[in-house]
Amino acid sequence: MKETDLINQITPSFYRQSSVVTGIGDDGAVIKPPNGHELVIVADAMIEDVHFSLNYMNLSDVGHRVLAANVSDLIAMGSKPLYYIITLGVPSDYNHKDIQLLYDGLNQLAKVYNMDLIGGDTTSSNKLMISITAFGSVLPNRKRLRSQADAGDVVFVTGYLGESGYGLHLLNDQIDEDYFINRHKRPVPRQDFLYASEPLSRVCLNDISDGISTELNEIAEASLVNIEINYESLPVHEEMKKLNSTFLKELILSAGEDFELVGTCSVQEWKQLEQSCQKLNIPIKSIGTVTSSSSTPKVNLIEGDQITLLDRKGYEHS
Ligand SMILES: Nc1ncnc2c1ncn2[C@@H]1O[C@H](COP(=O)(O)OP(=O)(O)OP(=O)(O)O)[C@@H](O)[C@H]1O
Ligand SMILES: Cc1ncc(C[n+]2csc(CCOP(=O)(O)O)c2C)c(N)n1
Ligand SMILES: [Mg+2]
Ligand SMILES: [Mg+2]
Ligand SMILES: [Mg+2]
Repeated sequence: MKETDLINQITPSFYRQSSVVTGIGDDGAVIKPPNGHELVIVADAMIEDVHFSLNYMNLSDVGHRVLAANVSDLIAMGSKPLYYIITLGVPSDYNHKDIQLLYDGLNQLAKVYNMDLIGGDTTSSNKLMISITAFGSVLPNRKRLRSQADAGDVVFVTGYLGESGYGLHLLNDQIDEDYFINRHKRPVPRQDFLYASEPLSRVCLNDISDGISTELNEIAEASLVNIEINYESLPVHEEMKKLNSTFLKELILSAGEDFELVGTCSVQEWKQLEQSCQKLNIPIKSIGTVTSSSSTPKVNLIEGDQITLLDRKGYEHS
């Protein structure tokens, strides 16, 4: 498929955000930065056979999923999603229909978050590669940084852990279990958490892409604190509790790609957060506490009367 045809095909006929001055069609996009807000910029790419396989995913799923990964980072920074840019590497045998499917998936999710596609770049490549850069806005005192955890804080997590990893396992074994497979193919980042946490003066936040073991270590290192997690408190879907315990533990701690949120806040503000999440139907659970660290920050996992060091066991590209 020719590059110009592709660009014509995907150019939107309107923009949802009035701050888009010039969108697709010139050498670059022009944005009027939102008044009084700061701009948050994130990037995440997905590559065929690294992040997804076309054996079990259609191109619309792929579009949805890669934008979801970026939206999840915007939300984890406390910012409202606004715009995104796509860099595509497309195999030469892709046709109009293939590209349309991919952009249908992107558009479906973009619509949910009121986001605009404002530009991109197209190249040929052996495997499908989609790289997104996404932009969001945040009030300066509502940024939710990994470095904001304090000793005494409650550690919380939204949703249930390991569902995407379990979905991937079921897909590889060709077992139909729509709920978990859908959690893998079509994750929906928790935009409502922005509203639920809006009144809180301080929230430390990270999203779960690599696995909670990695995400918690990132928080501990950025905030120079220790974190203690109760294994039994980690939220798990009833159906998954039947799994072999070693496999389950691996899914919960390391599988990642749930695009749920993990973070910390003060004990006082936790009560408020729990209530607003309940009102907005966001499952949220306290899973541990933050303690002060006098040496190298670490994460401890408490299981019964056993305490073990929880290393970064999440996904790492080699
Ligand atoms: N190749 C790169 N060049 C420059 N900065 C990078 C590169 N890769 C990652 N970063 C930066 O490193 C930081 C952490 O990125 P990382 O990708 O680990 O976070 P994440 O997107 O939350 O995790 P995940 O990729 O698992 O979703 C971010 O500030 C990111 O912009
Ligand atoms: C076909 C296939 N094989 C393996 C996986 C698992 N996987 C790939 S990347 C990643 C972490 C996040 O990536 P990044 O850090 O690049 O954002 C995980 C858990 C998958 N989704 N599909
Ligand atoms: Mg990343
Ligand atoms: Mg992240
Ligand atoms: Mg990410």
